[in-house]
Amino acid sequence: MDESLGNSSMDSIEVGPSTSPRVLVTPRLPVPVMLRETPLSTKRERQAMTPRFRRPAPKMIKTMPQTRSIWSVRKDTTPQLITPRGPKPLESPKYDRNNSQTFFEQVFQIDEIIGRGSFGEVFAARCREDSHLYAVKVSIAPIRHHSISKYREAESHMMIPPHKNLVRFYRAWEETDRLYIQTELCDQSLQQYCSVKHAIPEYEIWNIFIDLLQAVHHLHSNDMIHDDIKPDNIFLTKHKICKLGDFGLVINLKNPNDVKSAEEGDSKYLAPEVLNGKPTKASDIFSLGVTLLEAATDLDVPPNGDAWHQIRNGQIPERFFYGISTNLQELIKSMLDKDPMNRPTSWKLLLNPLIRKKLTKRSLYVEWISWKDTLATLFKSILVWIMAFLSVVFRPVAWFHEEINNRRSEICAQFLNTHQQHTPIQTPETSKVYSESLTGVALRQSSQLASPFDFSDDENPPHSQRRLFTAPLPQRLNFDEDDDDDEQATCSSSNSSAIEGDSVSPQRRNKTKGGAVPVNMMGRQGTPKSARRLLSCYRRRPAPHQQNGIHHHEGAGDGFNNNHLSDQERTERYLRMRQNEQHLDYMDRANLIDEAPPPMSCPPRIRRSIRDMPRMPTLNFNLLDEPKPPPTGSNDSPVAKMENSPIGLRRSMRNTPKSKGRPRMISFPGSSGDDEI
Ligand SMILES: Nc1ncnc2c1ncn2[C@@H]1O[C@H](COP(=O)(O)OP(=O)(O)OP(=O)(O)O)[C@@H](O)[C@H]1O
Ligand SMILES: [Mg+2]
Repeated sequence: MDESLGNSSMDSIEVGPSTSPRVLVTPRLPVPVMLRETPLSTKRERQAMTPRFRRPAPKMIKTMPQTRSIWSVRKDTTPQLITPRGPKPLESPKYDRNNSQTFFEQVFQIDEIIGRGSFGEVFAARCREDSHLYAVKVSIAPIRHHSISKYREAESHMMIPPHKNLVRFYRAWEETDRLYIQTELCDQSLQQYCSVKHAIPEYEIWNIFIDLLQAVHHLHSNDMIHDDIKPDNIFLTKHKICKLGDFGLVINLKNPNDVKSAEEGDSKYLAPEVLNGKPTKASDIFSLGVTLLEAATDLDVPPNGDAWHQIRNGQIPERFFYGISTNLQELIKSMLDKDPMNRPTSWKLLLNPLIRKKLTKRSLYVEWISWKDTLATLFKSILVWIMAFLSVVFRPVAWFHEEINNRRSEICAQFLNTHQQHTPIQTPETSKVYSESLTGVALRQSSQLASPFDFSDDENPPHSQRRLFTAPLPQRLNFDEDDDDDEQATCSSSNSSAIEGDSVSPQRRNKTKGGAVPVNMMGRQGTPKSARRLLSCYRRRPAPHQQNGIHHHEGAGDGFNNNHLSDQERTERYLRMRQNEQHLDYMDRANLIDEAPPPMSCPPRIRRSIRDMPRMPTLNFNLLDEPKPPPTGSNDSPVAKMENSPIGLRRSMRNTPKSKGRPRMISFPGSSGDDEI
């Protein structure tokens, strides 16, 4: 702008030499200098300029039902598989012709819709035939049957020989005037990746470059032009391997029809010469160059206008290349040359020493990834086979183990049911051993003994030789110990020392009334813990006639010195006791008295059932003997009586409200023990 004009005032000024005639020039108003908009910007800059909040678009009012969706399509034709030799009926073991659903609905399980293009909707769907995920592209518009190019995309895709950097084609079919193309499913498109990441590191750009260069070279060497190379049509796998896809505009140079009907690709990536001519291999290189420029610089590629020309004229500001190596810059710029003849071919690019070096590395990586995937699949299937084999081999072992457990539980339950249903653990009346002792039946010898605690049957074959008892069982029990804890814990582990036979400590032996020696027990190692505990109540005091040289104490509280009785009397006593027991059982039905817990080694189910079972209080066997004179200094008060009574009965009197102040074991009908406590 003229400086003099810019500084002019509103008045007329004289211009020219003072000697020449004066010319009056009307002064002009100063032109406002506007900030010139930068034609090129990065996507991040554009995002920053774009206001975040936008008024939401007005709601669309539908005046007629939507007909575009594939779900509204009615099945009225059989699916036709598209092959290079023409369509043929599509078959699948998962497809039922008589079913009203389409082939796609029957054979695929649709996961989600992953993209929408100008041509169709793309679904991620799991094929029921092989359980793999695929991308299925379904055309939006019905196929025009008269059109020559109605299957063009599918046919072009199927004609391209497979390549590791091209999206793989599986099959295409037509049904209800829609075209379905089943392809390999990728993770995301390059467009999505760039718009999220913005600044992609240079080594990744090199990887993308090399992958795409191989894909383009593969197409070009097969005399094909992609014609639509852009980030939208480039896909990334989960291992970041680039694959070129969307072959809707592919031109087969060998097919004159294709060349004739060639269309322009996306204007953003279009080579300038294509505006006035036909796409060529060089135009593909140009599109690839713009794609790489966009990925490397985060450039917001213009679709038209000055900026569009600026790129084609090679006027890209240097600031966009900040941080990018010169090698990469030069390569990209060479691909964007305005003159197609000056652009390098794919072959020439592959011969570049730098690219060759990187290509070798990249190929190794891609090979490794494909091997890794194959090996992972192989290992998975091997693992499945090993698991199947192990389950077959170890099933009998597991079954055997389970059987042992079941058997053990059964024995335990059976034993506890028989011995604890009516009688508490402390009462030996129901014990076969005790009844035998009362009725005078000779004790079985150790070799013949079929003890209720003998668990050495088929449950545990290695212990089959073991027996609980090697010495005869005691005839009578000592229930008159004042040691509350001791009695309480008939099932506690503290008593288990008593069955240790010879290993019992001298102190313990002295503590036992009458200095009784515990029965010599053997094979306790093979006995279940529960049985060992139960046993402890049966072997407290050995029978005097079995303990040579050791006399049983006949002091107060021991009510079982019945050696003077005849067998007949013993039997009668025993029967009386049973009668009394039944009577008490009846009385106790309403009173749930907490006794010692069942053995811990029982299965929890059984323990629970035992715990909830009504129990009978401990019997006082003193009552079987002759009534003793009350100890000197004692009175007849109920408290004193209770103090003198055995522990089990004391507890039952304490715990049972009904029995308070009332003796539990009142009388034996017709027995000598009908005296009250
Ligand atoms: N194989 C695939 N794996 C993952 N996503 C895919 C795949 N094919 C297509 N897509 C997604 O679907 C979108 C549209 O797919 P595609 O480009 O094939 O449709 P189109 O109708 O040809 O669109 P356009 O004409 O705009 O290129 C893609 O941008 C991509 O996000
Ligand atoms: Mg596309």
